[in-house]
Amino acid sequence: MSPLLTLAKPYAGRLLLAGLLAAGTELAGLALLATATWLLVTAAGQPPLAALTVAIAAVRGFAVARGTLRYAERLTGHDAVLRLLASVRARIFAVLASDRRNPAVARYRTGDLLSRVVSDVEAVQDLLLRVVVPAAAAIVVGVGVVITAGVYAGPTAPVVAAGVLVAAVVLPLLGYAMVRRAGRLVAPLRAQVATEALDLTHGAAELAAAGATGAATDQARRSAARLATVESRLAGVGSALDAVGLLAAGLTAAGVVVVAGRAGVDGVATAVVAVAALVAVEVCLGVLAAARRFAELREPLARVTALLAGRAGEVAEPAAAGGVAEPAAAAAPAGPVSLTAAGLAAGYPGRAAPALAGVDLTLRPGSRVAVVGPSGAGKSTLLAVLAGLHPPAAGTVSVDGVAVDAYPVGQRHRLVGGLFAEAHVFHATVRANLLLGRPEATVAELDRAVAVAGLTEWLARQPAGYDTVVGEDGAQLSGGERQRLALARAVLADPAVWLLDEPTEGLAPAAADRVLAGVLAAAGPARSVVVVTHRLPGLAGFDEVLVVEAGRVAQRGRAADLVTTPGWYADQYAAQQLAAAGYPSPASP
Ligand SMILES: Nc1ncnc2c1ncn2[C@@H]1O[C@H](COP(=O)(O)OP(=O)(O)OP(=O)(O)O)[C@@H](O)[C@H]1O
Repeated sequence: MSPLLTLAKPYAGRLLLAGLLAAGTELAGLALLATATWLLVTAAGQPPLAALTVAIAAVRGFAVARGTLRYAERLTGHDAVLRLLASVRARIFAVLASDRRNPAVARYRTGDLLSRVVSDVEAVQDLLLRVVVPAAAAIVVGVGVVITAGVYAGPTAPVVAAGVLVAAVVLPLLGYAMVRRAGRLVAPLRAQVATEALDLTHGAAELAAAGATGAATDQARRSAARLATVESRLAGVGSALDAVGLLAAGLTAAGVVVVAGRAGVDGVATAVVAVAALVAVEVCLGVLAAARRFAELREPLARVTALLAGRAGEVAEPAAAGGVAEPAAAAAPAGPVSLTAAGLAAGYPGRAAPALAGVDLTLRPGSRVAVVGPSGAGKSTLLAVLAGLHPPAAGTVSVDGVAVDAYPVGQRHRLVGGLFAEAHVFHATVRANLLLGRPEATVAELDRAVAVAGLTEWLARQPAGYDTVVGEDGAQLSGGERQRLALARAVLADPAVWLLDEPTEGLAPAAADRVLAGVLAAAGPARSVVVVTHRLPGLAGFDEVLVVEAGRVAQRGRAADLVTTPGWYADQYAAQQLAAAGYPSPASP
């Protein structure tokens, strides 16, 4: 929790004030009821009106104070918390943008990134406004009433203390344990229901085609029913705890009356302490609600803390003294660069065999390298490692002799970038999707990138042109159009080293060759280009072709030599030539 505390430090004063105001509100409410009780009981004895005027004024004063204090507390608390949230969000954004290798960040690189981070950050708001402030106020009130009871009706103090203890300690501990247990039971069920719902909607066409819609719907219904049963059982236990809390409040008040009666405490004091005890225990039940909420918040808070502990310092502020030493940031070279990868290895969690092992590669300005190989060989992994999107298990990637990591995060995309597997197309306009790589690009540069990617005709057909919204994940585009839009974005970004993962996927062979030739021409002599491709004809102009099989470079050389060397390349080349000539081929890419 320490990074959170560090961020909260500037707002500690406001938060403390909010806590005091919350306690003041509860105390004013309590004093209101206690004074009103005193007034009623005393008035029953028909004293002169003058004896009651102070109490009557006090009742009005406490009523007004309660409302005013509540307003001030909400204002101060929300002001502090919203300011803190802004800092937390800025820091988390910086971590996400800067530190793809942090395991806590890597977990977030999935489709639910946005919703997960947004709801996790809200947990910080809830922690302060719904846990810390109300719990602190409740405890102040509880302790205050026990002390007051001790002063004005001594023998009743232990009874009030017992009620407060049950409401502020025993029940919250039970509530906390219950919610933790519920979380362990419910979370996997909820995840299952969510996955099945998603499968039913996203996979509706496939399920219908396979005649499996009925079975999948039944399964989802069964999971939802199981979840509902578990949730209603847990809700029952929760309501029982609430009932016990209310019972404790009533019993405390009754206990006060009995004990005070036996000890001969004055009737007015008894009534006032009994009502005060009733209210104090009810206020202390706020700790039960806070404990439940805290139990729910623990996991999101742990995720936020893990994220905040990332390397945000790299971009947000200088690394704190005593923190992990970052390599000194070298200024990224502006012109052509050489990239060297040595002994690269990489793997994935839960996969025993390495996805990549012992890969060496040198790219000079103007180099053209193709990476080919069977499906699942590790080609995309190689590109992801070169781009710093996937952490290498071993080996180094350096640009102009300096480890890529040593360049400032904000400049790395200018050095190495491109088009990666399953490139995401954002639910935004074509223009916004393209400008992502280079926000300052001119319309002429946009036009050029679109032309290189072979999208000009498609764009001309869109009535809104660059303002066409492409739909969620490019849903309003065909697979080939989506790929070309992502390619145009990569071309526009124009890093020093272009890494392109199947840039012409989804295109007919002739169009694929044309687009690839255009891309290579656009890269020019200053840029080096690495292309992952399944199309072997058309690689004659490349300086080097790497044949990757099972994570290792099985063959490398110029395409003309590989064609005549026995191996995967020669076999595959022959198969593709036959297929192009119209002969069916048993080999698959
Ligand atoms: N996120 C992941 N988690 C676990 N294993 C993965 C993951 N991504 C890839 N792999 C595995 O790593 C190996 C290499 O995958 P990679 O995507 O690099 O292959 P590829 O040569 O690009 O394949 P393709 O040509 O089909 O795109 C494969 O066996 C794949 O199953």
